[in-house]
Amino acid sequence: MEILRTIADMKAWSQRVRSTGRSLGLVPTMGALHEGHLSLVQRSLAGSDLTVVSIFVNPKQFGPGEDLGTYPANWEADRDLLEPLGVDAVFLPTRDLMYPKGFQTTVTVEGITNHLCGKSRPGFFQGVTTVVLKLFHIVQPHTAYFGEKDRQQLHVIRRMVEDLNLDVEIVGCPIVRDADGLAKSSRNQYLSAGQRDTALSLNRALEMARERIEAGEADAALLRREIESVLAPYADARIDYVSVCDADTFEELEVIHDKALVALAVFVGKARLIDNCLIERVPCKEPC
Ligand SMILES: Nc1ncnc2c1ncn2[C@@H]1O[C@H](COP(=O)(O)OP(=O)(O)OP(=O)(O)O)[C@@H](O)[C@H]1O
Ligand SMILES: CC(C)(CO)[C@@H](O)C(=O)[O-]
Ligand code: BAL
Repeated sequence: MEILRTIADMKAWSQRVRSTGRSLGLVPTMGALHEGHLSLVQRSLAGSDLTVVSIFVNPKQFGPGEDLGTYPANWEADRDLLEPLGVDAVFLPTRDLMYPKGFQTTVTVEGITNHLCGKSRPGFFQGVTTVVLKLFHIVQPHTAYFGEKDRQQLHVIRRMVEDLNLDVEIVGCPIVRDADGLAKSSRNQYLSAGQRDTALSLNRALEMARERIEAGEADAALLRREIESVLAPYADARIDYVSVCDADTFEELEVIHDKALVALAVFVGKARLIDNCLIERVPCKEPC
C-alpha cells in the first residue's frame, strides 16, 4: 500500500495508473476508520481496478465551537485496517498542503444546502464541496464512494459533479450499523456507555417513523412530533433537527405522498450524531 503525503506524489501516482487504462476509485474520509468506511472501501475494491483512500480532517467544514480540535485520529489503526483489504494507496495530506497561505477559493452548492445540516452547520457544505473538488482534482478518480449516512452530503456532491461537469461517477453506499442498530460513526467514540444507550433512540425513532409511514400516516408534522417524543425521555439527548422531508430537495413536507426522507441530528453529550432513512410506501395492489 503506497502512502502518499504530497499533492505532487498523489497526482503523479494517479496519472501513472490512468495512463495504463486502469480505473481508479476514491474513498474520501476523515480517518478514525470503522466498518462504515470499510464498506465503501470494499465497494471500491470490487468496482474499480485500484483504490485510493484519502484521510484528511478538513478544517474548512468545522464551525467555531465544533470538535475540530478533538476529532478522533489514529493513523496506525487506520493503516492496519486498510492494508489487509488490498487498498492500493492512501492519500494523507497536511492542512498546510491542502490550504497553503493565500488560499481564497470556496465552492458553493446552493439550494439543497439551505436545509438540515447546511442550516445547522453554516459553512459546512462549502467546506465539504471545496475539499472534495480538490480531492477529485488531485486524485483524479473515475469513481468516488460516499455513505448514505451523510445523505445530504451525497446529494450535494452529486449536484456539484453535475453542475461543474466533472468526470467522476458518484456511488452512494448503504448505512452500516452496529448489531443494536446504532449507525457506525467515528464520533461514537465520544459516547459513554450510558450515552450509547441514549444514541440507540435515533434508530428506534427512525424505525417508528418507518412503521407509521408504511402503515399510511401522511401527516409529516405529526410524525416530527412523534419522533421528538421518542427522543424526549433522554435527558442527555439534545435535538439539533428532526426532519421529514422531500428526499431530493430536502424541503420539509406537510403531506407524505409515496416517499419521504426522515433525517435526524442529535447531540448526545459532545457527539453530534446523524442518521436517516428513506421511506417509500409500497402502493396497494388491492383496494386498501
Ligand atoms: N455508518 C456508515 N455507513 C456507511 N457509510 C458511512 C458510515 N459512516 C460514515 N460513512 C461514510 O464514510 C465517509 C467518510 O465519513 P467520515 O470520515 O466523516 O466518517 P463518520 O463516521 O461519518 O464521521 P463522523 O463521526 O464525523 O460522522 C462518508 O462518505 C460517510 O458517509
Ligand atoms: C467527504 C468528507 C471526507 C470531506 O471532508 C467528509 O465530509 C466525510 O468524511 O464525510
Ligand atoms: N461525515 C461528516 C463529516 C463531518 O461531520 O464533518
